[in-house]
Amino acid sequence: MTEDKAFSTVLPDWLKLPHAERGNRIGLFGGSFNPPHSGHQLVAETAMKRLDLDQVWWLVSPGNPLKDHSELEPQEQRIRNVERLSDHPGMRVTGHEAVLGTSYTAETLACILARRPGVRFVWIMGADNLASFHRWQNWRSIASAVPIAVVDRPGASLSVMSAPFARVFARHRIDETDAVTLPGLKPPAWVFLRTRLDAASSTNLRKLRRK
Ligand SMILES: Nc1ncnc2c1ncn2[C@@H]1O[C@H](COP(=O)(O)OP(=O)(O)OP(=O)(O)O)[C@@H](O)[C@H]1O
Ligand SMILES: O=C(O)c1ccc[n+]([C@@H]2O[C@H](COP(=O)([O-])O)[C@@H](O)[C@H]2O)c1
Repeated sequence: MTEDKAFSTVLPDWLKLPHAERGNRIGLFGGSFNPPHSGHQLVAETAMKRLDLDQVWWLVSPGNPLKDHSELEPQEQRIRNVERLSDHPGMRVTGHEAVLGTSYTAETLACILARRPGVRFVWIMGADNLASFHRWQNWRSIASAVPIAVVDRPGASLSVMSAPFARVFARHRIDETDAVTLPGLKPPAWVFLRTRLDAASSTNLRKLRRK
């Protein structure tokens, strides 16, 4: 029995790794999504359109290694919320990192790339995450594993070009007019996508809920 078949017999759908064909162009959008909001939708849809992706996989994290988890909703609940928000062809939602036993992106990517050979994956993130990307475990290896698309976010636009990541990988940045080529490029390669801005944030939504 293949590893995928063995997994599919025991795992609930929300923990499975989505299906992909060789040659597919797939965006990996990791996040806490605690809760998900319109800013996340904008990021996923912008990447889908501008990079001409076949699918975007929302990787709902068991818990960001750099964040406090005291207010973190259970992963399955966050997945159900993302499913309601991302009800659009091509969007897939999974908590597969819980199966892999990691929240570290470098480890997640190594597993996904090994299990889905021949797929053109791109890592997607908001501009605020780029500013702290050099604090992620093995961040240079992440940039060497998959191309990266950074989507603009209010308050973070100016920090993008001065981020340690942007400086180290300056010569690997492509112009956003060439964004559609990103999934086919050999990493490191990255693009900064300017778009309509959306100020939504999970922190604000959690604050509003407490009122
Ligand atoms: N409004 C937004 N515009 C652009 N990118 C966003 C926006 N909100 C979140 N993102 C990006 O989406 C991904 C997941 O974000 P996350 O789930 O941490 O949401 P958040 O609103 O930043 O949460 P929190 O306020 O709890 O830190 C990250 O890459 C983040 O940069
Ligand atoms: O690998 C790391 O060290 C690392 C550090 C911080 C964040 N991440 C991942 O980045 C993604 C975005 O996290 P968040 O909480 O900003 O939505 C999510 O998939 C996290 O697991 C990963």
